[in-house]
Amino acid sequence: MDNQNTMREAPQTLPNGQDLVLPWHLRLPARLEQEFREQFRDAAARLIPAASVLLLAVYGLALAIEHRMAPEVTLLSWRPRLLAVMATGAVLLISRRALPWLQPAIAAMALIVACVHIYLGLIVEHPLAAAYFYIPFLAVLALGSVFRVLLYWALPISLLILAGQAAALFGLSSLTSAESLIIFAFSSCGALMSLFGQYFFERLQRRLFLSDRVLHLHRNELHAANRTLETQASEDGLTGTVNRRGMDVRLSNLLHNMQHQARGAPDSVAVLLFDIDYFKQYNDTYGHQAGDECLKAVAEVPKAMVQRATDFVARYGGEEFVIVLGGTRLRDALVFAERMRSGIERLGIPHRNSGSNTVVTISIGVACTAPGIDTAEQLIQRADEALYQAKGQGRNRVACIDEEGVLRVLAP
Ligand SMILES: Nc1nc2c(ncn2[C@@H]2O[C@H](COP(=O)(O)OP(=O)(O)OP(=O)(O)O)[C@@H](O)[C@H]2O)c(=O)[nH]1
Repeated sequence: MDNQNTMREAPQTLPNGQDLVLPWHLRLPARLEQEFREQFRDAAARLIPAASVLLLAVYGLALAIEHRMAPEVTLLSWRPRLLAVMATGAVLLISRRALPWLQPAIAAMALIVACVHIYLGLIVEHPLAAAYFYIPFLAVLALGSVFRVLLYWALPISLLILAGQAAALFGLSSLTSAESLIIFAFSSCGALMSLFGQYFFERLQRRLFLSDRVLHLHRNELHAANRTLETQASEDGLTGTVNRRGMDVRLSNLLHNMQHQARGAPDSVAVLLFDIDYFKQYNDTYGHQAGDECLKAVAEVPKAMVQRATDFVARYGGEEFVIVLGGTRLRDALVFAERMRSGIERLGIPHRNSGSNTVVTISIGVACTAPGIDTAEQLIQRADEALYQAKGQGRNRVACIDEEGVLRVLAP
């Protein structure tokens, strides 16, 4: 039975992008489609200058050969051909600057090149003229496989070119209909094969794009989950202060950075350890729930006082809290401690069984880094000794051990 359940509850795998269904027309939801097009266009833009130069070089070579074989044809055809050269040159020019216009510009270039050669095929009366009718096919081929134009541009332009070529071939009197049919069959089959290949290439590109997006989403989700876990693992659930584990890590890091003079690290660290006076009696008088509320209210006072990124309040355990102040000398730490003590007293949380006051109060022990006192344990130990003295001398007061190790208890 157990076995059956285990089989039914097969581990769920995360979608990896390959599982996403791509429609036959390849179109993605609007925002993704836009992003894909931009990514595809930017990737294609990198090879377009080289492709344009290659095209111009091949074209120049073909012209040179033609000129050698039949100079009278070149003489007749150079003007319209200049237009084709200019269109290719324009693509080369804008390929680095006007990215949004690049794809339509290439489509227009292919159309111009094809039209120029269809026109030449119609007007040039020479056996070589039949070769011009293969250029539209080459234009279609170049659109998809050399210039990497998106299918949405390449398909309509290619069909337009093939239609123009068919109209010209079958309306031409100098070619027999069999010759026209052969030329058209060759070039249209070639063009269709090119479009077919392009369709699957673009399908693959779109799948890769989706996989990449899904991976990206998973990565972001994992990062967010990690951040939440990290926060939860180092936060005290009741008071929202840093917990003991988090305090150990943060205080050790701060002291390590201080000792190694890391960039932005403080040159001294003060530790304030405080404890609520007669908290056992508070719990006994008002109940544990009220005790929890009291802990929360008390913790809010130092939380509102710490400002710097290095400073933090931690729950050291039970009703004991630690405040870590980076870049703070003993004198300033004592001022902070006294403000905190009086701030908590001013909260006015009634405590009728306190031995020191009618409201909730705290006692604080303060210690600061000094020569030979630079580990978390040493600092906490000093602050604890001072706290013990503050308790012993009547509670609701601040005590410290200074750099020389001398104990001082301040009157409230
Ligand atoms: N409500 C509540 N009480 C807690 C919590 N953690 C510790 N305590 C109580 O805090 C009290 C601490 O008592 P003691 O260590 O005797 O100290 P105290 O009564 O404050 O006396 P002094 O510190 O000497 O002034 C105990 O009764 C604990 O049960 C907590 O999360 N919630």
